[in-house]
Amino acid sequence: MKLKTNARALKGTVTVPGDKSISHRSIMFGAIAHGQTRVHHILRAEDITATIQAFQALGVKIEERGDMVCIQGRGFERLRPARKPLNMGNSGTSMRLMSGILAGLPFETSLYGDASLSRRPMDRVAQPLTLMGAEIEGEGERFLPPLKIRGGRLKPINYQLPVASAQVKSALIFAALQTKKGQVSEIVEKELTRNHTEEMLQQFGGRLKISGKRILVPGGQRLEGQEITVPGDISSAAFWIVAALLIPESNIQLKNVGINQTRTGILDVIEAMGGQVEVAERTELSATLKVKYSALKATKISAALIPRLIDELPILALLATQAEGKTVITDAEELRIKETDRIAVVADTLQAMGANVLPTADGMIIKGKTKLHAPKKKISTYGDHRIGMMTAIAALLVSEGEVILEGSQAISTSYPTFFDDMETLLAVDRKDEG
Ligand SMILES: O=C(O)C1=C[C@@H](OP(=O)(O)O)[C@@H](O)[C@H](O)C1
Ligand SMILES: C=C(OP(=O)(O)O)C(=O)O
Repeated sequence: MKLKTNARALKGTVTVPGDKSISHRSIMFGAIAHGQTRVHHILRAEDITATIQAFQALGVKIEERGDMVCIQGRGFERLRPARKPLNMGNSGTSMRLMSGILAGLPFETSLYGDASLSRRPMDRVAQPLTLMGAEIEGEGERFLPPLKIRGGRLKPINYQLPVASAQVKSALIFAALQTKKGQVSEIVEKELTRNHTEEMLQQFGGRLKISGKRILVPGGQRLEGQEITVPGDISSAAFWIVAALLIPESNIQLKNVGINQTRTGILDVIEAMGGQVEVAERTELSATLKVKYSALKATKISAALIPRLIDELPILALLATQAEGKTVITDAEELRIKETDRIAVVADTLQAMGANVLPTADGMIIKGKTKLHAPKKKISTYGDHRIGMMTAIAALLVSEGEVILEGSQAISTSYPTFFDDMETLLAVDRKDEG
């Protein structure tokens, strides 16, 4: 598709779609709880559809009613074998979290995904789940999908995570819940990662103990269905935050954005760079973010901050190309095993548009500010939604020539209404032109 270029001010208000991580988990907790769960403002996107269809295949009744989804929970004990292999599409979260649930179920399930997911390592969940007693097959040493999981009686685990991953932590929490009453699993994180599984477990009436990076999960718990409202996804809001910071005279409001502490690393980075983002109308879960065009300076992004903004690193790399000085991102080697190798692909894409981005083993060094120009060739999403959205925002900064994006369909993975929201925020622009 031909991307919009040479944008003038972004103005107005947008409510971003529901949080992807919380949407996945609301389906999963709804399915393993007893009784009905109703989920409001759930994300309508391909990754969530994969999770919904997987549980339907395991015998769970899930109905979509407008912007609400209704789940008739069956408890772990009444989930039944799927007739066919489960298609996890592009979604790492679906495959890894489902593995933790399937590890305790007394039957065999096969899981597969698209070309991108088929390259992503599943050993990080397969190893600890095998220690707990599941039988898991994958391809090669890294357990690439397709996976075969034969679940059974699980033993509790005492496990130090070798990687900072909320997906692995969550899979182990789901598995730990299926050990016997009286047994306790201990999971120790490498770095604090998003804590939605821990929060939602408690919301569904479950118990766990958290002290710093250590989590104790008792087995044999019974969960009860709940009414859930999903806040907007800060990882989706990130694209508009960056666009408004970079385009002169912009002034926008993003309503109902989730501000869970484990997810707001982007706001800390922007503050350090001198960007103007006001957090207003704050409730326990969400806030309105008011963002204005700002002059920016370079910063460092590393260590404990990385898991708090892991999915925002592509769009933050674009932000850094427009900041004065050298931005250094380190400790982000996890980016290499996302939907694409996001270190390589971000560097290639931004370089093709004239930015000074040097990929390193575990991050990037970005020198700003550089004027972006149209790339000489068509540019690709490489099948990665976040790369597609980053490219679409970068194109807004290009003043001459065309930017053609191939594979824009990938954006539906997490944000099918992305271009509609872009239209809304650029509406003032269009009126001027007309
Ligand atoms: O638990 C989750 O919902 C997610 C965790 C992160 O992955 P890792 O656990 O692999 O870091 C993140 O990148 C992904 O988009 C969603
Ligand atoms: C990495 C992502 O998702 P997943 O791991 O679920 O594919 C993402 O949304 O950027």
